Amino acid sequence: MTIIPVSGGAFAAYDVVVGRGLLAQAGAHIAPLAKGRTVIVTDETVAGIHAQTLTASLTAAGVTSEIVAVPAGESSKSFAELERVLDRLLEIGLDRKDVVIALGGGVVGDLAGLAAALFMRGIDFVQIPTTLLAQVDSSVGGKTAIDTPRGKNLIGAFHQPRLVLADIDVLATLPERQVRSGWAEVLKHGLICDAAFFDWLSGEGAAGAKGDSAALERAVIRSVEIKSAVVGEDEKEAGRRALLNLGHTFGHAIETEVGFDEGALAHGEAVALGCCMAFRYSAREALCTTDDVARVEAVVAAAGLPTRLDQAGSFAADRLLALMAGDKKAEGGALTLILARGIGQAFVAKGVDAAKVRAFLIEEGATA
Ligand SMILES: NC(=O)c1ccc[n+]([C@@H]2O[C@H](COP(=O)([O-])OP(=O)(O)OC[C@H]3O[C@@H](n4cnc5c(N)ncnc54)[C@H](O)[C@@H]3O)[C@@H](O)[C@H]2O)c1
Ligand SMILES: O=C(O)C(=O)C[C@@H](O)[C@H](O)[C@H](O)COP(=O)(O)O
Ligand SMILES: [Zn+2]
Repeated sequence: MTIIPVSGGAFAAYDVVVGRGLLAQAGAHIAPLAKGRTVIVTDETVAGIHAQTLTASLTAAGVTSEIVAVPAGESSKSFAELERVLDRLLEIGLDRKDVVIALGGGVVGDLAGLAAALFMRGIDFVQIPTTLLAQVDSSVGGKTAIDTPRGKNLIGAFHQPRLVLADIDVLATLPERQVRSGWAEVLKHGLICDAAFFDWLSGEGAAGAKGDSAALERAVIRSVEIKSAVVGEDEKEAGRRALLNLGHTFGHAIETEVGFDEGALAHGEAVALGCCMAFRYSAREALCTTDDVARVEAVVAAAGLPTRLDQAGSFAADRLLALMAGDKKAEGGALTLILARGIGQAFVAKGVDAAKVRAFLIEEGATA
């Protein structure tokens, strides 16, 4: 078992526990936090596979629980599902001493986290991430949100969990496509600030993208170390945290344009493509080399992830540009991109020229 603390001056410190068999021991970890009841927010798929292990473990530890399940998939990050979850919490009669447990992927974590942030102006919540993406990224750092047709995560709150339990064993039931999707955020962490980690991910560690459990565990631990250090320094993205958005300015625009239906572009797929685009844009601006770009594309493609815009669909440059201008990092309508001077050397670029980005999008295959 590895424990990675997440701490910063601005919020109560908490632990990310990474290990095996943790779901069956969750009750013992959660009991000290749960003075009253717990509500497990999950999705219908995860409920059928993993909820019973969790409820049995909570019961054994003397913690009562109820389950609220939402449909699986990105479309549950909506006002409608948020309202439904909050209404169920009210109906169950939760109070401020009670705890919400998010059992699932990033969709459940973002939705349940936002519900916990809003319920009676904020109650505690625990993250039990069951996808690779949620273990390496979304369960850590306190970003919670829903989507709207106008863009990803535009309605949300910063609300840190009290505890994160990342059980590597639950990844055994994850569909291969979802393993690959989570792998994109792992690659992103290497690309941002750890070239040695990226080297490992491109060699021995690449087995993780195919589900190798030992490689996955190492990838989860290193990713959480990287993310927790950034979040500890800059909880609310006043500066350095924006680096974690590498690939997301392009990626979120593409994801929104494709739509949030189950089976459409997965978040990690959009991020993988967005990282390749950010590196290509960086090379276009002579910030990094074309060798860097070729390496990033090769590693992303080897993981079975998209590298080119046409793999995600057909897009109009102006539509993507408008969505990018609505990104949360934009300032006064001016674009902010995360660019790179090389692998492991990402930086925040503010006031990026929209005309250049438009020309780049057309080069990438978007229509004028
Ligand atoms: N808050 C953050 O910091 C942050 C970071 C990254 C991504 N995100 C968000 O996370 C979301 C994507 O999360 P995701 O990729 O986990 O998708 P997801 O939550 O939709 O899960 C993917 C699919 O896997 C299924 N699943 C989950 N765990 C399973 C398991 N152990 N076995 C079998 N099936 C399982 C789910 O039912 C779902 O169908 C996006 O909305 C993205 O914006 C948030
Ligand atoms: O934690 C962060 O900060 C991130 O940017 C991590 C991203 O992988 C994640 O997708 C996040 O939800 C994006 O945040 P947003 O502020 O761009 O919506
Ligand atoms: Zn992401």
